[in-house]
Amino acid sequence: MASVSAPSAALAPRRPSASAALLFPYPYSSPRVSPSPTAQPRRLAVAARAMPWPHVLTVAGSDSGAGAGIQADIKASAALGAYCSSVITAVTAQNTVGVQGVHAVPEEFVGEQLRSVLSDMSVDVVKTGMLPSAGIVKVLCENLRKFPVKALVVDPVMVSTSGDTLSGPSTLATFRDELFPMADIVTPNVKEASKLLGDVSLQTISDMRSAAESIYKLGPKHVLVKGGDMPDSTDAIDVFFDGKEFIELRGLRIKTRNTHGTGCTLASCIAAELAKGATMLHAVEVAKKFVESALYHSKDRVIGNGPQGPFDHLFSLKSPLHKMGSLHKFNPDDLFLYAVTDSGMNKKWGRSIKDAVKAAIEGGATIVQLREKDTETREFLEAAKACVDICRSSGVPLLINDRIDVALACNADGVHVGQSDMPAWEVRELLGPGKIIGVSCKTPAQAEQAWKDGADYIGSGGVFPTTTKANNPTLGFEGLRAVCSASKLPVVAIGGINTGNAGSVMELGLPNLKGVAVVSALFDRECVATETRSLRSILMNACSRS
Ligand SMILES: Cc1ncc(COP(=O)(O)OP(=O)(O)O)c(N)n1
Ligand SMILES: Cc1nc(C(=O)O)sc1CCOP(=O)(O)O
Ligand SMILES: [Mg+2]
Repeated sequence: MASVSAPSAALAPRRPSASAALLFPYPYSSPRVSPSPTAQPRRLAVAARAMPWPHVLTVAGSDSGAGAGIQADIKASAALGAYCSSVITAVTAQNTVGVQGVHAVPEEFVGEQLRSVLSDMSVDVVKTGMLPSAGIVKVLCENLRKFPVKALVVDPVMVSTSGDTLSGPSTLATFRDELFPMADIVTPNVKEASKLLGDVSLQTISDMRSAAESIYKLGPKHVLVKGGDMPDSTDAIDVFFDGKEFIELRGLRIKTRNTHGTGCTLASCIAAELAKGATMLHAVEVAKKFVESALYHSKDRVIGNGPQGPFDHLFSLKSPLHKMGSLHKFNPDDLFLYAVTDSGMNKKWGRSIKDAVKAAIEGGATIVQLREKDTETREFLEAAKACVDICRSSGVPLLINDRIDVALACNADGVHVGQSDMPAWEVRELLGPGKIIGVSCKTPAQAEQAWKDGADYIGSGGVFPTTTKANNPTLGFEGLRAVCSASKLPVVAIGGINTGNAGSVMELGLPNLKGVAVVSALFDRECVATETRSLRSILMNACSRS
């Protein structure tokens, strides 16, 4: 190698870091030694080894509306950080109304595309979508035997979400006999599972389990039967089977017309995660959360006049704050014993926020809110982070009062806001679908608005006079009854509640009333754990009586 004497400091060219040199080998390599033509390929090979790029190859049809098919696969893989090459099996003319035409690519040319990609590019995972003929399935299987990959994800696309046929019955047998035995996972929805098994009726979760087991017997290593289309289900429940264990994966059912391409997207996300090295179950869980988040973020978008629109795979570019992996399903029963901290009271009794929260959980609090009105932001955030850890390890949700910024920074489970705080719909925009949002409501109209704004629960009070919150109007039992009766959301009662009167609140048996929220009766006391324990036992007795 040519030796280069060091230039003086003033004249020294700025040297890039080693990793930059590998990424951009020509302009940034040593300016004094120009690479010989024969050196160039070696430098490129080094760069490729240093920066592996998880690679999914999708073998599927093109959707001119770009909501499903190849277009969805490329967007989904890219969103999860994988490179996606594409072998096109058919060109479809479709939009939000339905499929107007299908033009299958000749199987020889599908074979040529497969050879081009598989012989040159290092593909980790192959994902299949629309395979319009038995001949194309056979060509694919031949190429997979010739060019083995880490994993094969098969989305057995047969009928589009609009009800149009995309693979005929002749293809079914080839799916079952040739493709499934090579697959690491097959991901039918209930309609596809039924077709694969000779039109069996699938109505219940137990039917989905039986279907998963029967499809497993056709040879794939894992099966995911997707229950999104099951009638009368409030959750989107999928059944995963690995040959030994059935796992029910529950997700939020997002109300939207924009569901075109969910199947393609889910399978591509599984493929992308596998390409990145995930285990199968983890890949499926990430994929499900991704689809849920994408549907949520696109639920009100409008493209086209038909009944089923596409959704936005690249939502995270616009809403980077939403932590996709932290979807938390709110359980209204968590409102039973709601402990709300108070910085003044903690200071008075010489305890940290963290110790106060620990003690409340020890005594049986079922949800905690940090209501720190006069703690400095930095100190509050530090304490909130510690409380998140404590609450997570006990399975108790932790909410932050008023401060959306602190809730985001500490990744709390949600926030509680009042009528003069940020409106709940704006909070929802910022926090995304997976966080809990509570809103204080003193009237039925406010309760109605909280529901429209996407809140999860309402806090209603003051049931009794309180000194904890200045100038707080007292609603009494009748005011609370009016709000509870009108509310479409679960309610927690607040204001002046203590061990002496909590029983009488719960014994009212009001509709939607799930529990009580308490500040001073827990935290303006010497022993927080003892007070919480007594209150819990009073609430339990009251509930067993009413
Ligand atoms: C559970 C619960 N309910 C009501 C409130 C009051 O919230 P808000 O009206 O915003 O008043 P402040 O707590 O911010 O003073 C609450 N915090 N929690
Ligand atoms: C924070 C708060 N909100 C109220 C409402 O009516 O919305 S009453 C209240 C204070 C509750 O404290 P304590 O349990 O000490 O009475
Ligand atoms: Mg507030």
